[in-house]
Amino acid sequence: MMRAYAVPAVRAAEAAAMEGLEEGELMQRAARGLAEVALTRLEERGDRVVVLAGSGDNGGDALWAGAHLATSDANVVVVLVGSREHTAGLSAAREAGAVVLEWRSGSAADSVRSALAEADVVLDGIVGIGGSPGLPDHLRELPDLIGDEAYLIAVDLPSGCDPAGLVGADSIFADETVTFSLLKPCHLMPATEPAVGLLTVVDIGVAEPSSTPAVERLTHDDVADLWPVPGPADDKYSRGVLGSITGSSAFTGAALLSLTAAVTAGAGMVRYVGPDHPAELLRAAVPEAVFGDGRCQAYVFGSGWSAEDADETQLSVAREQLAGDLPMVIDAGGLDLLSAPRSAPTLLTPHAGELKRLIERLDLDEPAGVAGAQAVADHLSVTVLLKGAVTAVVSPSAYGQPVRTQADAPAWLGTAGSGDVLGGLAGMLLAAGLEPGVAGALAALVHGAAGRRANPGGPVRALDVAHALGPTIAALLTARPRSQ
Ligand SMILES: NC(=O)C1=CN([C@@H]2O[C@H](COP(=O)(O)OP(=O)(O)OC[C@H]3O[C@@H](n4cnc5c(N)ncnc54)[C@H](OP(=O)(O)O)[C@@H]3O)[C@@H](O)[C@H]2O)[C@@H](O)CC1
Ligand SMILES: Nc1ncnc2c1ncn2[C@@H]1O[C@H](COP(=O)(O)OP(=O)(O)O)[C@@H](O)[C@H]1O
Repeated sequence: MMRAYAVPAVRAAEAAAMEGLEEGELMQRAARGLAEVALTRLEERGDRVVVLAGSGDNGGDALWAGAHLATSDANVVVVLVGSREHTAGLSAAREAGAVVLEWRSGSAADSVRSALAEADVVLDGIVGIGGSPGLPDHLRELPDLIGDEAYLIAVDLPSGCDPAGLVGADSIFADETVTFSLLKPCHLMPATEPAVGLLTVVDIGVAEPSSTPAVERLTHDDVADLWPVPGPADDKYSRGVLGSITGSSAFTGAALLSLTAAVTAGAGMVRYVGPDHPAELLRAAVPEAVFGDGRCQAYVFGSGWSAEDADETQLSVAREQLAGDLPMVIDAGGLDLLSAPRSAPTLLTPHAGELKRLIERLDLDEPAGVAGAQAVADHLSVTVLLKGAVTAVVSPSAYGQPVRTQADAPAWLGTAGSGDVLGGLAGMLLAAGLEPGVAGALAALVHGAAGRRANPGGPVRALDVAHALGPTIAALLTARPRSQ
């Protein structure tokens, strides 16, 4: 499990760690760890380092690391970009032989340009967790001056990223981010994670807070502990029956993908509710399915379905179940039917466009992203799984749960029908009794892993992803057995 903590919790944990240490010791540890990483990256690249140093302690980390690198014979140029500088760090860098230039005055602009164009490694110490989102006007040009060959290491976080990870803004895009002991939300959130690159954690002795993290991410090692593995006393009913109200005459395949995913992922049983056309196809392609409504433990509703040309039976079963108390995954067209809070466990699975439509229809204030998903979650008392390269699962604030994010999928998974597979998979997990937050995160992880397994390194079709679920789950369960 990866956990990221909000800035106030990080600062409190750092303050606690500092008690009993000499002043500046944490920064020294951070700078030494950072310099070690930079030295390793320099090995294959050269010896020219540019340190971009801002006003705060993030600049201090970078300056002290620059001093270590200069002592280790790297050719270090420090570029001061803030309104002030970390005095001790700057003196150390100077004494170690670094050349110091100032960007803020503009007088050394040409020297800065050539240093950045020729750099082998650049340390981005402009701003860290003390920053507001975006780069100020006078620094916007800097990222473009960095040569294509340079390896860009962000100190703690890429400058300009919203530390909370909620706002996407102009920022440095790093090849690698070196952070210290604790992850911050921006490392794991959809709006900011793309700027982070490879994430390296240097332990500087700050203990993990006991408070709830802001963001959590499941890793492959977590699957065995969470997956509903049947025991000897289980049967198809106790394992969970999923009702699928998906597909339509126009979108026949959605039903096939949803049911195939649920069956392949290990549903005890699947019932299909829908018109003849998908049903005929399903009788041949998913012989395990049972047709017509009946007793279920959960429903998946809406993939490949639209309210405009709805099948009457689907519509009435969906309405009845929406008003009922069984867990539900609500996907795609099904989202149009939900206007009031549900008290039963509910997982909505919109992509960004569907979320936008939902927010507009519900007349909520937040425009989009995780904040938008949170507004919907709070308004409807549901969990929202917002699909994307980084998928976020957001539960109502009252639950006090962290945002869960997963980034397991190759971009090849952005293919038609892939979301229908995810819906069937998540529905199967709800039918097995998992709560929506865990079910959503686990489904996103397994869906992404199956996307890789279906055709490693290349394109995938959604049906192959659905077929890959079984072997993917087996591999995850046997890679690390359940902990006692
Ligand atoms: N505490 C500890 O124990 C440890 C802390 N550590 C390190 O300290 C870092 C936090 O340091 P911090 O608190 O000094 O804040 P930090 O991010 O350096 O700068 C804030 C200043 O930047 C400016 N600024 C603001 N927004 C900006 C923007 N968008 N773009 C550009 N500039 C912007 C603004 O200054 P201004 O320009 O207004 O003068 C503001 O005052 C943390 O990330 C980690 O690296 C490690 O050493 C481990 C131990
Ligand atoms: N760039 C990407 N990288 C990784 N996964 C992606 C990317 N784009 C989309 N996906 C995933 O692909 C799936 C697409 O779902 P969706 O848009 O609902 O497709 P459909 O409606 O055609 O089934 C989601 O699980 C999403 O997270």
